[in-house]
Amino acid sequence: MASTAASPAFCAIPKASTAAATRASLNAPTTRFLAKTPLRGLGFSAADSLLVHHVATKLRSFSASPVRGVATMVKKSVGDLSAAELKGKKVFVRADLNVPLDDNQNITDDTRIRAAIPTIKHLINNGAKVILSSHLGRPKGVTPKFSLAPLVPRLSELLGIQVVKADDCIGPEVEKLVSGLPDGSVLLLENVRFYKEEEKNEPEFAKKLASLADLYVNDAFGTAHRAHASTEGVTKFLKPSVAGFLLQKELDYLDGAVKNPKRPFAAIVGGSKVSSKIGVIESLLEKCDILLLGGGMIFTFYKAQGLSVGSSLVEEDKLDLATSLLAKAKAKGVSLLLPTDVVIADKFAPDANSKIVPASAIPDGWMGLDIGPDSVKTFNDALDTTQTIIWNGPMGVFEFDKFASGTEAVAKKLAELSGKGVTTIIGGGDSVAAVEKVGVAGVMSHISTGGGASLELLEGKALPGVLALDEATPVTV
Ligand SMILES: Nc1ncnc2c1ncn2[C@@H]1O[C@H](COP(=O)(O)OP(=O)(O)O)[C@@H](O)[C@H]1O
Ligand SMILES: O=C(OP(=O)(O)O)[C@H](O)COP(=O)(O)O
Repeated sequence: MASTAASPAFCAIPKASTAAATRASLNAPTTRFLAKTPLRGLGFSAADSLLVHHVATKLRSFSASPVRGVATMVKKSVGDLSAAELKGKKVFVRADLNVPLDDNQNITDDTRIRAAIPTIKHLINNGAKVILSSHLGRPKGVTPKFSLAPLVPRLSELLGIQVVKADDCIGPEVEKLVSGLPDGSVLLLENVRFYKEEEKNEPEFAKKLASLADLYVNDAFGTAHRAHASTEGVTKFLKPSVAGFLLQKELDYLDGAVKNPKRPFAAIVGGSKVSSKIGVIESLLEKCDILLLGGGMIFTFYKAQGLSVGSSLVEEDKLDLATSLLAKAKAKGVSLLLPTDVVIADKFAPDANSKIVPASAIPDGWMGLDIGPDSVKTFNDALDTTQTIIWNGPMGVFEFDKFASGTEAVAKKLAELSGKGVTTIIGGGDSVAAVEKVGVAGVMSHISTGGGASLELLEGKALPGVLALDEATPVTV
């Protein structure tokens, strides 16, 4: 392998000192938090430093479980509703059942259906009548290939009851089906996007959806960044409006655990372009201790530092931005690591000729399509020091086997660390596909079901579908 001695002097990780500094910074807010905590009221002596340390450790270890009182977006959850509030009630559940279907209408990935099951099961087990709603695809008007009918068998199988399907999502036929629903049953409405009023968030349409039910549960995290009638408008006409278990879990990890991470906290950001990840990088720079960059975006950073990048993907209009992000990381004391070596190709194709070169030695006519083995080692060493990791975006063109090694190595490292108790969060999009390809999805702390929604949340944006929900009753820890 070529030496990386000539590689640019990217920010090195001060491993031991980072860990020590971040441990110190962890203790400070924890102590402040505990000082506000009514320990005495719980029968503890504030002077018992050992106990305080124990409680602090406990609190830290809970930072990725439901983070009431910690997360900023604390919304009322379906779990907060009593059995009496659910028994016999008609509950409008908005889920994101936007699953991929093949040409024969077979579901090719049922992740989103499985993710919606806990909330629906909880409701039917408590005797509620579930009116289940979702979109599928982006239909323009009624389009048979976007019908939710192919989902009925899988939903029924997973729930252990026969799900009834309506041919519409509003109107007299639907009302008739709703009025005949027994307690503990599920009626699946037809694709809400068959009405243009859904995406326009028209109040009259939202009102018609709301009129079907007594209360509203939003579990559609993947669509929470859309202010549509079934995700946002409907909450104006249905109270209570609460979060489902999936939405809650997504917020706990992508909002709560990211804002209050166990430290050291590393973010890995990849994908094709820096332009689509600016918001995420800037937001994560405020929170993380270590930032690892990979994917097509690194070449814009290389070029900004005066390196030759051959025919790699570069966004010429983002060179200044790349420079300012590097400066910002430095100013904030974040260890920003760019790959020191890359796998280059002579064309953008699965059968391209490839070789590994230092980042500073990409020849003309060649393009970087993956991070190299030295970079993987450096990234792994950095990740070994962490307690929380969030990953968004592949390290290379992982769709081509020849250029999948960097992405697969990151997926494997996160799986290994997850097994050692590190909180590992996969922030949606292609990183999820990569983790699934490697077969390690099951061991991660959290895999987001929303690509666009997770990106917006990580950028620090408020999601309209979440904002619209009722606030949780404040709890004092
Ligand atoms: N070096 C690279 N050159 C060109 N494309 C890349 C490179 N590295 C990764 N990509 C591409 O980036 C795409 C994913 O980018 P993006 O949509 O930003 O990520 P995500 O879906 O995880 O948010 C993948 O299709 C991958 O092939
Ligand atoms: O698949 C979805 O988003 P994602 O591809 O960003 O994960 C959601 O179902 C939202 O769909 P939309 O982007 O058509 O509103």
